[in-house]
Amino acid sequence: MSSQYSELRGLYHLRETIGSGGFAKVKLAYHSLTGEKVAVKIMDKKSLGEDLPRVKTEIEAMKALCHQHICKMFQVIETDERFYMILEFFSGVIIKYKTLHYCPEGELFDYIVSKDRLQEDEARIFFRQIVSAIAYIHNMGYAHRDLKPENLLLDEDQNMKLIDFGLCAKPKDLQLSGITNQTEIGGMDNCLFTCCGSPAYAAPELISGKKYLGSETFIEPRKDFLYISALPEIMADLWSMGVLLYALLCGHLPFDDDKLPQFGKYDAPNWLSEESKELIASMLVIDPKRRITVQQLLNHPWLMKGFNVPVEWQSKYKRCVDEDCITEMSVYYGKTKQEMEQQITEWKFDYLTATYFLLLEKKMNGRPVRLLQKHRQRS
Ligand SMILES: CN(C)C[C@H]1CC[C@H](N2C(=O)NCc3cnc4ccc(-c5cc(Cl)c(O)c(Cl)c5)cc4c32)CC1
Repeated sequence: MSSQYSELRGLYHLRETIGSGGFAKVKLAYHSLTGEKVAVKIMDKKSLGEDLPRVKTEIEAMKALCHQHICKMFQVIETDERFYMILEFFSGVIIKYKTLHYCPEGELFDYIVSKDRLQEDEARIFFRQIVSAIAYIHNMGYAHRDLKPENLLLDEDQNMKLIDFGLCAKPKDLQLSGITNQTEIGGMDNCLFTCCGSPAYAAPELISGKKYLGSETFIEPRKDFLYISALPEIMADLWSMGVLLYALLCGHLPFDDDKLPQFGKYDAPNWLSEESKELIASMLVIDPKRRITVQQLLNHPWLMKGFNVPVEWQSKYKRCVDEDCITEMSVYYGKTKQEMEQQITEWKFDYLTATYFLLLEKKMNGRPVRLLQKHRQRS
């Protein structure tokens, strides 16, 4: 590997590029101390241009969002020229017709859709996981704004993982700072219109070019979560989820060049169940104020069918640290367990944070909780 990624030397062994999109390149790499695979998202500051502030929002979002259906970020490295985001890697296998398909690069989720549609009970499993992730990020005050099959990967246990928060917004900050009390999202209006995700999945209010009122749907600051569910960016995610569910169940998209989202007209295949049609219709509502909220989806009859319990949206990650990992790292770094725990729980998203999370991944996958090479040996 040329010296151009010298900041990673000794920390990660970079391998091939597994994908690129926009101004980011994603490479496979191995974490040197655990041997665990990671995905490294590399963003060049020069080519980011005025999009640089968006990367800061993306990085802050990835630090804050810790959930079983959201790609985990382990470390951030910033140099004068680049940002490196060290991310959870997914080997991406899909059960299809009871055989395993390894998906090479590219969008695993698209593979499912392009090959065939999913049966309702299969689609329900995936869609419950998508609703879980979106309910969590909305509760954390974020909107993803680029929900599409390419940004939903499968891990080796066929669990859905949401990726790419490059277009996410934190509308709650705007709302709390009163910006959204103006007639348009102050400072966000051009961003919203210019950087909404892919047109096929984008809500009509985002692509119609109309300014929409941020505070029209005044939100009663309640104690329970999702009091912000009525913010425009938040509601745009619900539209995209309707497009996603349609794609899962039908194997193609509801809108294309001659069926534009703004008019909300799409063909619901007659073989779709009435319940599926109703659920999709409740998300593909033109008026964002009349669109279903993610809170209403949590215990929606269609999502409960066969499960009889609402979607669990809270994060399953525990905040307390794992004893075995602390012990191994304290021995490795020659510190007491207290010192090690103290340093790790600062969650700086430095190499220590990455080593801790990846050691925990090893433990979760039944591999020995061991760090590979001795610190003193220079590779
Ligand atoms: C914008 N799209 C086109 C870019 C492609 C780039 C390659 C990706 N990819 C595969 O295609 N197959 C294998 C594969 C395995 N593990 C991955 C782990 C994380 C990410 C990831 C996570 C975040 Cl948070 C993020 O922002 C980005 Cl860009 C990528 C991608 C992975 C991946 C899919 C999306």
